[in-house]
Amino acid sequence: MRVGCPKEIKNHEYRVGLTPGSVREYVAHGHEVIIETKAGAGIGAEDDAYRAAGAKIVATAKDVFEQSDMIVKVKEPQPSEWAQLRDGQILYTYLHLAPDPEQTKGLLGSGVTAIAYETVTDDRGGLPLLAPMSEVAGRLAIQAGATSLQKANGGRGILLGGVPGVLPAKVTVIGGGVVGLHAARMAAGLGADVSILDRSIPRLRQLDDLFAGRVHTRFSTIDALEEEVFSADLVIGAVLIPGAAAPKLVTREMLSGMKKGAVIVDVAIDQGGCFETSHATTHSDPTYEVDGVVHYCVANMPGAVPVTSAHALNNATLYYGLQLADRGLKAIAEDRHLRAGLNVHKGRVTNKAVADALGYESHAPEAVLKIA
Ligand SMILES: NC(=O)C1=CN([C@@H]2O[C@H](COP(=O)(O)OP(=O)(O)OC[C@H]3O[C@@H](n4cnc5c(N)ncnc54)[C@H](O)[C@@H]3O)[C@@H](O)[C@H]2O)C=CC1
Ligand SMILES: CC(=O)C(=O)O
Ligand SMILES: [Mg+2]
Repeated sequence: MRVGCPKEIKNHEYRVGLTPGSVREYVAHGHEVIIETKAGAGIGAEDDAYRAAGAKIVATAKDVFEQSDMIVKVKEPQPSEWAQLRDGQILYTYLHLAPDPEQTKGLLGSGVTAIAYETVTDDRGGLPLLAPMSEVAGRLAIQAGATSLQKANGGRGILLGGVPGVLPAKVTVIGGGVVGLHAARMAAGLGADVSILDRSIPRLRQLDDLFAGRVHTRFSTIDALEEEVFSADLVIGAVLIPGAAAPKLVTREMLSGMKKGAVIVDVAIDQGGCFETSHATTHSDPTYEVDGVVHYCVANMPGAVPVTSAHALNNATLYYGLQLADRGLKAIAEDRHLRAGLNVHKGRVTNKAVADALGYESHAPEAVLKIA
């Protein structure tokens, strides 16, 4: 198969869908790999490194889209990208369609077969292609939160860890999955007073075990949420219902009960965000303020640390990328975890949570792929 990778064009997105190391693996499987010039510049991977790995370098994204049977990317396609996709082509990338009707329409119109990294599953109930970026974003959320809490940046001017004789900041993490765990680990490491809320009691048990009392866990009711959010200096939004738009757990009204200069980092913004007042921001203008509360809502946080992120992402995407390149639609038809990743196929929505969120008819992957 001809496998192509364009340079990412989202605001300050420096990751790349295929590292030179991944290219070498595809080439070893007998595939032709087409890379847009400078696609790896953001991680210090020059065109020559791609050539050495066996890739062909082309001058424009247009060349990549025209010449490839499968496109491997990082972020959801931007309008100029979805306009170049076509029927019979496979797209393998993050999509986050539930909060994005325009992109969904674009992908449906193109006829492309689109696998969303964020809904591919594994045998343990996890999301293996989302997890590495959630690890990065969870850790970064505390760095972003700490910076936003500084007075000059609009925050209330509190140091996460405090100092001897002065109490640390209080950090509330809503959603104790991968993002939540990694955010809590960083915040606790810096000496903050950390609480994690989740609706899953088994998950709260796991977290309690892991942190051995260093972090408080709470079942997430409206009461508990209010209490935690009102007393917090920093709130991390980290809930997920796979494929679906994030539930709005913190309402506009609740903001008025928060401390002035408190900070919200809504990591779940790529699924629409879990604060009613969240809207997506960019790395060039990451924060805004509502009712005295600083909001940080960057939808591609891992793009800020592309060297770490691109390698972690490629480690996770390589296996299924090779399956798709080796066997095409057959790979999707025969693997239930890859079928869970199929969001759009030949003009149909094939993920129920996405279809429900956007008012489309949902088609089972098995039906559109004609599996008996
Ligand atoms: N902004 C960015 O750059 C990035 C955003 N993300 C996003 O972060 C979000 C979280 O991802 P993960 O941690 O990997 O998901 P996850 O599935 O590991 O964890 C989500 C957690 O939310 C909990 N949850 C669901 N509903 C809840 C509720 N009503 N109250 C409390 N907890 C609830 C679940 O029980 C689960 O433990 C996703 O939207 C993901 O796409 C991930 C990476 C980068
Ligand atoms: C998961 C996601 O949205 C990202 O890595 O940018
Ligand atoms: Mg987005």
